[in-house]
Amino acid sequence: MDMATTQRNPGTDLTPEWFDRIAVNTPAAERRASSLTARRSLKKEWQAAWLLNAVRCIDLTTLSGDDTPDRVARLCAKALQPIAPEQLAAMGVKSLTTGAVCVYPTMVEAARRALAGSAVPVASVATGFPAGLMPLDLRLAEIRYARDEGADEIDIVISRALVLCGDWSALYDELCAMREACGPALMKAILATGELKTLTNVARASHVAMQAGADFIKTSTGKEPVNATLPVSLVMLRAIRDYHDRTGFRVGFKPAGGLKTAKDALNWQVLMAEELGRDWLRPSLFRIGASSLLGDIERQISHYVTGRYAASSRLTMG
Ligand SMILES: O=C[C@H](O)COP(=O)(O)O
Repeated sequence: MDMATTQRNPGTDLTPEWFDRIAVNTPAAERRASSLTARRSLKKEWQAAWLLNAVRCIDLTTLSGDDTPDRVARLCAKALQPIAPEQLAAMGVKSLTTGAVCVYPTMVEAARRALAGSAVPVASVATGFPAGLMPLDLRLAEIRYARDEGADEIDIVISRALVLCGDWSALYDELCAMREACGPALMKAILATGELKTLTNVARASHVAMQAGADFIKTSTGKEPVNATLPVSLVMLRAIRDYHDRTGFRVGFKPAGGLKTAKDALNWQVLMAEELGRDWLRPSLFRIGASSLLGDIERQISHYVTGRYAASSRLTMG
């Protein structure tokens, strides 16, 4: 399996004057994002392979107030076998799991038990998810709790207020403290982009999160009124590219929230491939956070297996 990043993002010093020069041209970003539709870029016979790749990059998620250990155990069973074995066999694929499961901190232990013996990581949200409106010491304590329960990855939420007030130094300091609290666990920084008002804020928050050592930047909690969108994702991917150019370090990207269809899974992968290259399309650098995406992908895969493309084509991403 392509394991989660083993080398953690070391981060860099905060360079506030540099932020003042970051400015996103919103209409241009929107135009570019809308021109990248999967319909234009992906041939029908390649789509099954792209969908299987999406499955291996899913952070299969349950983040509901009525979660129970039993529900989490069922989610984990699905993570271990997201596509029926006979369908995988028909496509010549031996085994497939999702990228991770993502749960609340009190459900980490149940997930750990259900995934024991597998390589599927457990991701836990923390820091007062989804709003993050708790004192910093409590947010850090929640990260440590999730780690002690056995989380391999921690999805933290940033303080939107610090972005909206332009207090980048305070945001950087908080995120550095969170990075430290994560210890060896992967840190994914949720920007909650639907609450950041402008794409320029999204770009700046992306840079601060990466400079503070985030291993992934993630769009949304799934609880904001506006969650992952293609223009926001484009801006975050370009920030990731800039960070890579400046530091040589590859930060991962996790679109999350409201992604429900196979078409979404294709569109976001096309965007990734166009902006960062296909090499980024693997679980150590790309995750899709989703609670209800898998069902539609399963349906499309089953059409593929029983349809004309499976008989006529080798499974390939083109
Ligand atoms: O991080 C994952 C998101 O919370 C999932 O959002 P969703 O339930 O809209 O798929």
